[in-house]
Amino acid sequence: MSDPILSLNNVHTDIAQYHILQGVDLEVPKGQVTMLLGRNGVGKTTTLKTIMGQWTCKSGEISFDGQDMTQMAVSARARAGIGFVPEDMGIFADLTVEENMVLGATSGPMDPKRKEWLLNAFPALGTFWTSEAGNLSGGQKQMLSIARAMAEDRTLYLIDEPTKGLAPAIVSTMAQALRELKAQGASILLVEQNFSVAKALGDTAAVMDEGRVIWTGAMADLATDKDLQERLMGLSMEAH
Ligand SMILES: Nc1ncnc2c1ncn2[C@@H]1O[C@H](COP(=O)(O)OP(=O)(O)OP(=O)(O)O)[C@@H](O)[C@H]1O
Repeated sequence: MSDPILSLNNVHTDIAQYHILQGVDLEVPKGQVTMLLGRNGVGKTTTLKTIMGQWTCKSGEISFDGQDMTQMAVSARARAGIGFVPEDMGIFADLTVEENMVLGATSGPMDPKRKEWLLNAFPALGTFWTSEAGNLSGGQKQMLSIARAMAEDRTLYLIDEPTKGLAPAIVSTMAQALRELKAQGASILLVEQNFSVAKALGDTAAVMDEGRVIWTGAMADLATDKDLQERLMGLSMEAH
């Protein structure tokens, strides 16, 4: 395997007095989709926020594309090529869809080809291009949040539960856009509770429990092994 695009080595993160990440080891292979899985509250979102620098890593190392970024500021991580789609979407309700998208393209005006691709992938954004983002439906806001992170080419995308609460038709739109992003060469670390999406998109999987990664392997192996799912996550993923 080629060098991973992202590696976490024994990463610990505290939130207030709580020791949330307790030695996370994780590798995200280049050009693949890695699913970060596990029960509620095991530290998946905290892992993404620690990679992005929104929570400070207390000890351990994070390296991105061969560069140690453990102590880097959030803005420097974004400039280095990491896009983050948080679970709460983080879009600006008072700004238009277009203005939100412009904010996503941090290095200058959006590339017209990129914009065309995104509006093809998420047609609703074109329809509401000049409307305030606050007026969009929940699913449309989620599409905007993802499209904004994709507004310019990034090496690695960290995406937290993009399909949560979405209608099936929008889930498949979202999954298709992520597939296209991967086809363009991006690497993706995706937290996803929807089993069929995880199975359809994931190349590799990392399962967390109690602030650590307890299993890594091929997504296909996890998807076909109900006993393993039961052991790692306490329930069959097929039930989702
Ligand atoms: N701001 C915070 N203050 C205090 N505790 C927090 C905070 N954010 C997260 N935690 C705690 O950290 C632990 C891990 O939370 P995290 O959101 O990373 O889990 P998760 O695996 O993403 O869960 P879920 O699948 O439910 O989204 C939980 O026990 C949670 O209560």
